[in-house]
Amino acid sequence: MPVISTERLTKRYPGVTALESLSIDVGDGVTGLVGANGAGKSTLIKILLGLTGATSGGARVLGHDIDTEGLALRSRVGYMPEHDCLPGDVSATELVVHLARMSGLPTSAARERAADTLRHVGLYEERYRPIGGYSTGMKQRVKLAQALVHDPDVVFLDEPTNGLDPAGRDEMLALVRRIYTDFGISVLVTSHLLGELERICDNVVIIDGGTLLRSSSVADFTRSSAQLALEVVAEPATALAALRAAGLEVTRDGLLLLVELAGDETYDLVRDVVADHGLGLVRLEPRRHHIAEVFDEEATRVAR
Ligand SMILES: Nc1ncnc2c1ncn2[C@@H]1O[C@H](COP(=O)(O)OP(=O)(O)OP(=O)(O)O)[C@@H](O)[C@H]1O
Repeated sequence: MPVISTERLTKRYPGVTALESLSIDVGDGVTGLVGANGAGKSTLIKILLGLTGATSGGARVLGHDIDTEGLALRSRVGYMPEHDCLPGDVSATELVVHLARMSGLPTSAARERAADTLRHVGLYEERYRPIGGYSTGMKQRVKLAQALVHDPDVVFLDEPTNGLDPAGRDEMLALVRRIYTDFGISVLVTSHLLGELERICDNVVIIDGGTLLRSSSVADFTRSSAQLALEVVAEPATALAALRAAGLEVTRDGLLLLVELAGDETYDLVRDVVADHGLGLVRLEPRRHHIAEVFDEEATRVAR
């Protein structure tokens, strides 16, 4: 059973279509929901949580219908909102214990779970300080802790790396990955930065202007766009011409020549061209596209 499935989900605000007939299936693991600002990521999460209704279409989360089983669904889901929404005058412990109790945990279990979760997100030492004095990174961790405290089956994390410096981003991304690897909790995580999701996700769903551009595993995404990176001693322009004359599809990226990989025979053809023209092989290796490049190409194609 998919963790999330949507069926022709559409959401219109006055003058804006935030989602347009979006049909996706999201399985176990860490799934990245990627799109530029305004692509519809937050809207999708809010609809899945029942915080706002869809204009048409439907969706299920963990098999629960969003229209008729909202309570059951929300009891199994954790949510980390995008914007700063934390009270400044209470400590992380007070807030997370409170939210754990709101989720139905008895007081002692709520305290225990809150302490465990705050330790897990790296906030154990500072847990009794008022949140108002926390850095952005610490506040993001509080938001993450409250999403996890009731031991959900899936969490929706809306831009968890927002506002963080590069080191903070890396730490947050590692934490997000561990939610699944350590606890088996599936994750739907949004970002407009494709490169960072590529590092931690099993699957990616890419939306643009509320429509689905692509949904696939990260491995499939990058495999399907494999190229060979070639570096030679000769002038790249000379090598480019020779490779193209041999019928290969080649582009240039600085000193590198990127040859579209049609199959194993591409290796042989490149080797022969390099040898026949005395180009002097420096290196020849498979190069994987980053998702961002594929996304850019697909977005350009859609825009045309
Ligand atoms: N309550 C609302 N009323 C009117 N328009 C809205 C509302 N919420 C979102 N929108 C519009 O719907 C579109 C999608 O917004 P959404 O917040 O879902 O995008 P997003 O991908 O999460 O982007 P961001 O990362 O900037 O939040 C945008 O054009 C936005 O302006």
